[in-house]
Amino acid sequence: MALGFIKKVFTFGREKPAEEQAPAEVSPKVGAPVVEQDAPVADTSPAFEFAEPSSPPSVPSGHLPHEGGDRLESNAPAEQEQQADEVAEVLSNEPFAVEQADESEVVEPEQAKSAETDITAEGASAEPISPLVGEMSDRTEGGEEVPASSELSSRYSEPSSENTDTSAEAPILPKGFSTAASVPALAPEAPKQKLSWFQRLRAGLARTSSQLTGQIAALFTKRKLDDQTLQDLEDLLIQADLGVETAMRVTDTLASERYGKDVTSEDVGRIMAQEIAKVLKPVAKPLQLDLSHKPHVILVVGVNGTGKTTTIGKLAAKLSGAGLKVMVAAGDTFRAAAIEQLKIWAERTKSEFIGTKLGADAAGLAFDAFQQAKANKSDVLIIDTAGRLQNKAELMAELEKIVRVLGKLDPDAPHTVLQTLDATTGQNALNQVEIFRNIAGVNGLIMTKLDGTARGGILVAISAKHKLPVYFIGVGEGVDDLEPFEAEDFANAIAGTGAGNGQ
Ligand SMILES: Nc1nc2c(ncn2[C@@H]2O[C@H](COP(=O)(O)OP(=O)(O)OP(=O)(O)O)[C@@H](O)[C@H]2O)c(=O)[nH]1
Repeated sequence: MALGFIKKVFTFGREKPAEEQAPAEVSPKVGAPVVEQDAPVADTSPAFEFAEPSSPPSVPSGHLPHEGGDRLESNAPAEQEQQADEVAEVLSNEPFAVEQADESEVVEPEQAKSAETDITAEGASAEPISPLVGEMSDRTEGGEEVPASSELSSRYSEPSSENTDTSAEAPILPKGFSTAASVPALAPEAPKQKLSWFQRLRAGLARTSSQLTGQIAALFTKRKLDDQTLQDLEDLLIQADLGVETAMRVTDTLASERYGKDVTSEDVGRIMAQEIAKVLKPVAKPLQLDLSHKPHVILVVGVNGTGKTTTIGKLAAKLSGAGLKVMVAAGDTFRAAAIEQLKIWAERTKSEFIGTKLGADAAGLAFDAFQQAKANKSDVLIIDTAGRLQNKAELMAELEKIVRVLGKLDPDAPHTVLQTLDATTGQNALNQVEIFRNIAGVNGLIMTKLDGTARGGILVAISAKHKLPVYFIGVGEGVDDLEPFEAEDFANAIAGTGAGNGQ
């Protein structure tokens, strides 16, 4: 990004890439081949907003990326060393249990590295955390060997020419992001896709919608609208996970328009779409990036398997494809496959990758990632985390520590705390938001797996209850299966009405 730019808002066209890319599968399997992408994903969607820096970020001079395991260059500025020391002190003083890798899982123990600013957690071994950039240990998970990826270290140390110099012109951000201030930029025209986004959304929510509309049709066959019908409708909407508040909004509006009269399922569908859209509109927002932070730090949290890593890959693809310099950090140090999976996504999306060994302190990794991203002048740093809700105390301690440690380098960091929610979990997702909001200060949501679920209505209940921004929704495992959240489209797709906004 050009330095010294005034803050601008970029809005993005809704056009899709020229050719719909077949979703390339990223195997979470250890050692799975990297799926190469010929070019950055050219998603020109406009759901990102970002602020450009008004002044160059303060990047510590002489601070170079780690390479090969040297944790910090010896000529790191005193201030930075002091910060690292402070963090080391915080971490060593805090009660915090780090999940240690089972020794049996280690094939080749990590070499001890210069531990000048190594941060170790209480209860952990005195091993350095060693967030080796692009260099993961050879380890096993379930007996399967994780290949080392030292080839990435050179890419990390010497930032690739791709996506590194964005100073010439402001990037056209993908749909779903925006800047803090407002200068709309037109997205380039792109040919139409075979399937519009709304068609894909509707297909994804077909089970949710058909179940609901089928029941509504049965309820309103030759019946005038009376109290019993209204009560039945309310029950039906609650069962569809829409939540009590939205169910009552629908029945109240329907009653005010049609009480004592004949009602068709189309009437109900129209009112349902209208009331759901009213609930969703306030939360359907673009993810605002403030690039004056350089990097804007996005911490991604959520329960295991809700799609954190995949979503990070999809976000990185959008941002990297728009010309931003992106770094992803494998802060889920609990699962080797999660680290490997993120590394593959980084390669696919031409993002920089920073990882550490299995069982290492995630907060230490987050701290080092932030330092690296600053030194490398990354625009955005996205940090993955573990989501072991079954061990809530440890998870809470780990996430709190990550947030605290990032704050040492920038009091405003993490600038965005995104939670991923799996639509198929239904009502449970409501509690998950409650928990992660308290633990990590979640300030935005992404709902995944809206393809093929009958429980998509839960997003409406979550929006009504938590009122947190919903930035994107995931409708598949492919790199382009993440779209900005559009209130009316979503409402229509659930209610089985409308034709979308033509996207
Ligand atoms: N159908 C579908 N699958 C998805 C979507 N997003 C993610 N997945 C799949 O869900 C599974 C779990 O996704 P991950 O990204 O590994 O989830 P995670 O939260 O990082 O999981 P942990 O690493 O265990 O914490 C993977 O098989 C993904 O491909 C989506 O929108 N739709």
